[in-house]
Amino acid sequence: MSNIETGKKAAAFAAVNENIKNNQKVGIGSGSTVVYAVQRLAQRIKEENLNIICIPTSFQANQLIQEHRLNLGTLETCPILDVAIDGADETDKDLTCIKGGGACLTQEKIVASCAKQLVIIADDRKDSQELGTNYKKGIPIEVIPMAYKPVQMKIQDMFGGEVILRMAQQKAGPVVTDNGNFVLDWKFTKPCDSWDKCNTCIKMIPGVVETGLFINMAKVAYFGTADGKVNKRLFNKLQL
Ligand SMILES: O=C(CO)[C@H](O)[C@H](O)COP(=O)(O)O
Repeated sequence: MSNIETGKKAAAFAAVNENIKNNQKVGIGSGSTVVYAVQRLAQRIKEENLNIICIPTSFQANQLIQEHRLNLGTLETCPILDVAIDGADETDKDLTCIKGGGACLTQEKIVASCAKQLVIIADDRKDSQELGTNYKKGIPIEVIPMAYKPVQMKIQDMFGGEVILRMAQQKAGPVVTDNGNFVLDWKFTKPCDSWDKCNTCIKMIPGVVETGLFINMAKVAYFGTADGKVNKRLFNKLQL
């Protein structure tokens, strides 16, 4: 296993060990780190005979839940979740996260918003003081397809930087999300003084569905290192 995978696995296992209790409803995030979390969750459910309902944030998460034969729920049947466990592309000192590298940001944010706590799991490359330090792909923004061009232009005009339509790797054309939308990646040139204000401005643009900025949402983050150790960081910003 590579150093990075060792870090992801250590973070995911620690998060599941410390945050999952019997009879919980658990949001299951998306991405490669969450795969380890579901593995550990399945082990614990079997060994400890836990009763857990899992609510997916994507097609991938839905498949993971089913592959491990876990109880699958929806927000319709379980609108309030005890915890959501998810990866991140980058987090800053306040645990503000960039998410959506896997284009699942909208469902991830909906599920996280329904959870009493959002637990972030990642390898320690994702642990930055400031967004944009280590992750250079920008902030994902899910848009209604017909609006992608005007949204692209408006964000560039308002905030500068470059806004790129995310293209698919194995298909000619753009990435299409689980909701049938496109994804723009905003490569900002300098971090915003207030990500909160910036997020609100972007969300006001007609055609924007959601942004990959997760602000004041994560309560704790687990960062795994290459030697399998885990650094845990708690959300400690004053809630206004
Ligand atoms: O937001 C996400 C998907 O939309 C992922 O959680 C994020 O991209 C991190 O993925 P990985 O665990 O593969 O590094």
